[in-house]
Amino acid sequence: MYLLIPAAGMGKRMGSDRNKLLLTLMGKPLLTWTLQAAHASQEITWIGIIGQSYDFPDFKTIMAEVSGSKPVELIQGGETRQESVYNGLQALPSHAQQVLIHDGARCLATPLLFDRCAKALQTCQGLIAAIAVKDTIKIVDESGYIQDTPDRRQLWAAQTPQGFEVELLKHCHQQGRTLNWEVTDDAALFERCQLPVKIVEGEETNLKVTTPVDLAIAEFILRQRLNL
Ligand SMILES: Nc1ccn([C@@H]2O[C@H](COP(=O)(O)OP(=O)(O)OP(=O)(O)O)[C@@H](O)[C@H]2O)c(=O)n1
Ligand SMILES: C[C@](O)(CO)[C@H](O)COP(=O)(O)O
Repeated sequence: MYLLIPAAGMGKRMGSDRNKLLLTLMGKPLLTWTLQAAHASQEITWIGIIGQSYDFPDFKTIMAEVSGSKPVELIQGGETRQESVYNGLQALPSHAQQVLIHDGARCLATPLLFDRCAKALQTCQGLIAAIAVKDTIKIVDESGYIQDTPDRRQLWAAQTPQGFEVELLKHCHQQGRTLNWEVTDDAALFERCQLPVKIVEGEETNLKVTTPVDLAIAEFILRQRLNL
């Protein structure tokens, strides 16, 4: 299974002065943890890391430090996550039929989650890891008043990995560019093209490190996991 890791962001919500994936968690860059999990997956055979060229020297150091026998390629990122994934898709080897896409910022995803998604992709055209929403969610209008309380049983929080047949996802990205769709994940492009996307059980600990508090929570989870 081919894996693309979007890692070309800035981390504005983190408020750091550089790519948040280079910030450290228990002494190692966030991207190191993500890459380690990808290497430990039994199903992943090829890894593409999508980054900005100014981060490539640091990414190369990380790639050299994380042991693993899988080929790892660096791919030039874009202005948005959507553009970065588009670039990643163009850089896949021509014979790649299916691909998983996993945010570098979800650095606590386990190898088992990669494997579960890779196996599930043998039975569908598109999928995402997701978890059932625990909160009661309100739909609120522009004046700050609640308009609706959707049935929580139908609400799932999207995660990555997200997996797709390569040719279909390329087509959806092309449609997105032609029609100026702006989306925050790849499943949304599939949905807009009326293609089916299956839910695969995600992991509660598979948080996306977005703000400083996420980094503190990630450290707590990792300490528990490593018995430290
Ligand atoms: N132009 C971009 C923007 C984001 N990403 C990646 O997409 C993932 C999810 O994005 P997000 O958490 O929003 O990361 P940032 O864009 O870095 O954060 P922010 O939105 O706070 O600036 C991250 O692994 C990020 O590196 C990317 O590859 N290319
Ligand atoms: C793809 C994603 O990680 C799914 O949760 C997410 O949508 C990335 O972008 P966001 O803008 O931080 O939601």
